[in-house]
This record gives sequence, C-alpha cells and structure tokens, in this order.
Amino acid sequence: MTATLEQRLDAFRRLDDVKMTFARRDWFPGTSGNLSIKIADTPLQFAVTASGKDKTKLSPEDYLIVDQDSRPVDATALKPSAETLIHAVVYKKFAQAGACFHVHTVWNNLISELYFGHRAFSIQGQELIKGLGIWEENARITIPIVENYADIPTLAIAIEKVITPEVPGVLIRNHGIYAWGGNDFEAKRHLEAFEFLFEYHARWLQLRQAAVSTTPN
Ligand SMILES: CSCCC(=O)C(=O)COP(=O)(O)O
Ligand SMILES: [Zn+2]
Repeated sequence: MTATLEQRLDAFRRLDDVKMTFARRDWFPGTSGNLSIKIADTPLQFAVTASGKDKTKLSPEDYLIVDQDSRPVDATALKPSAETLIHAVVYKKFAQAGACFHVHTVWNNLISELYFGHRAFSIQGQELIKGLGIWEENARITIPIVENYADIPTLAIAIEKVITPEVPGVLIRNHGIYAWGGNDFEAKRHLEAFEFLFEYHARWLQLRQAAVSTTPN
C-alpha cells in the first residue's frame, strides 16, 4: 500500500532528528553519508536523503521518496543519494529492516582498511555487542568488508552477497559503514555500537603497541 502524506512527513521528521544527532558528532564530513527510512513494503518505498547535500544542515529539500528501483516516486528536481541502491538492497534482502544509515568516520575507515585482507572484521567479548541485539555470553561478531567499487550497482551487488541477518552492518573499504535495523531507533543503536567497537579496537591496538615498545627488556 502507498504511504500516506502523514507517513512521509513522519519519516522526514525522524530523518531530521537522526541527521542532526549524527551531524553533531561530525559523522558527515564533506557532504558524505546518507540516511533512509522505509515507509511502505509492497511496493517498497522509502524516504532517502537527497544527493550531495550538506547533511549538517536542515532545509526543505533534504529528502525524497523513492521506489523499489530507487527512482523518485514524485516529480522532483531533487536527486536521490548516489548510493540509494545500497539502501534498496538492504530493504529487499531483509523485510524486517525499517531504517538504514550510512556514515563515513575515521574509525570505520581505519578498520575497513586494516582488515580488508580478511574481508571481515571480528570482535568478541565486548559489552557493546549487546547494542547489536546479540546477548549471548562472550559473543563474537563478524562484519563483512567489501571493496569500494566506484560503480554503485557493482558495489550494491557486492554488498547484497555478503550481508547477513545476524550482523546488521557492512563496511566498505576506505569509505564507510552501512547499518540498519527494524526502525530508526534500532538502526541508530546498531550504528553507534559498531562505531564504539571500531574505535575501541583501533585505540586498543595503538595502546598495546605503545605498551610493547615502552616495556623494558
Ligand atoms: C563526498 S562523499 C562521496 C559520496 C558518498 O560516499 C556519500 O556517502 C554521499 O553521497 P550522496 O549522494 O548520498 O550525497
Ligand atoms: Zn558514502
């Protein structure tokens, strides 16, 4: 069923909230990043950020609604995010996904490059893994890492192949992360948990190295 005007406006308001929260954390350097919230399932429709905008600002032209083919539903001069296809892949693969957020941070870029050789980053025994909705004792999570293909359809296919329902995120090498959840609250929690785990791990490697090099023989 097609979304109502009220549902569209609600999605735009929610995107405003999450966008400004992430902007305060400097998670949108250089106009990077894109955000979406699903508003209808059959056929798929979602609200997505317009391409190339400064995501630290609010304007009446920040979002538009796209369909299952990532095309604008209404006549508009706005262009959907260049990476809209990736959001569409997430919604098509996981029917339960209701929001999908993408940010470029230094920590997610460092982890994506450091572990690209393994095509994945794993971490275990961290409390914040519960932020991903995984509550088992001493859980280990693995987030896939894909090459940063310039061709977005190629990138979207690569992502489609590696994402799993167990871990709600994917890293793109030296680019950023996509994280999703059942709704905007959950997708935000997942993204925050991933970013904490990346920063923790990168800092821990640095401190460990510093401790090793300053320990007397
Ligand atoms: C300067 S960021 C390069 C494009 C990108 O990776 C991104 O996340 C933003 O693209 P959009 O089209 O969504 O503005
Ligand atoms: Zn990006």
